[in-house]
Amino acid sequence: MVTPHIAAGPADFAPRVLMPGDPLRARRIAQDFLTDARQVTDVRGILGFTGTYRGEPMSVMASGMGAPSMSIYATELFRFYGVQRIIRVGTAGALQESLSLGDVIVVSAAHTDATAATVRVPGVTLSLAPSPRLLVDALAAAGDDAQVGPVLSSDYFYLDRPEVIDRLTALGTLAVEMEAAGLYAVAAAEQREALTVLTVSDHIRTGEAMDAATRETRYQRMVDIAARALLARPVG
Ligand SMILES: O=P(O)(O)O[C@H]1O[C@H](CO)[C@@H](O)[C@H]1O
Ligand SMILES: O=c1cc[nH]c(=O)[nH]1
Repeated sequence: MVTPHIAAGPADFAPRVLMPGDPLRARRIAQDFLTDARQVTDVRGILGFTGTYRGEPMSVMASGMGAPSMSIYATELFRFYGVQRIIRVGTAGALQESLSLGDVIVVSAAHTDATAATVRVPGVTLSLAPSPRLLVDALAAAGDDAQVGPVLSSDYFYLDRPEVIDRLTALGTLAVEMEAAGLYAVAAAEQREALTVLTVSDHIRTGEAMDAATRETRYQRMVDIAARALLARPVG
């Protein structure tokens, strides 16, 4: 089986997939977390790997950046490769003072300025939310080690909108990132399960930021929570 964007055999992906934005983070996660990981696709440099985690098949594949890229890869994995469950493991810019660099967020809802919430049902703005069971399983895996709440999935990394950020912060939005809404919309359309778990890499209020190398490597707690949530229930 080959789709326009994934060159892998029909059985090359596990039903459970961890999905960072960054292909290099995908390779590091595969090396650090999976046993006997092998690369299964590299089209456009978007790397995918399959191995086992705690004895169960598991894959890691990058989504690239932004809702359009995430939508392509999540759709192809769900529709053509038998994937049942995807957890995005990404980085985010924190909005709330209660968050510090390195903190983990479990994303219970995704506000968005993208079309993901409005394009599928004319006249209706969809609520973009994770699979309730995956959310429960991730919170159980996280214990007190994560905050849970809504984020903004934005189409823009560089867009100065202080009034928008202020209003979202006042509404309790925890952070800004770019793919959770796209993933949740595709999972709903394909009737599959999805969740997003994030690590705070920047603080929008204080200006603190991890460098690129730290963003690529500081994912241990987030991936541990996500991998355990992926395994918590049988698939299919
Ligand atoms: O670190 P990842 O998972 O790519 O996530 C965040 O980082 C990218 C922007 O630098 C966007 O993809 C955003 O969502
Ligand atoms: O500020 C940030 C940090 C990570 N990802 C984003 O989209 N924004």
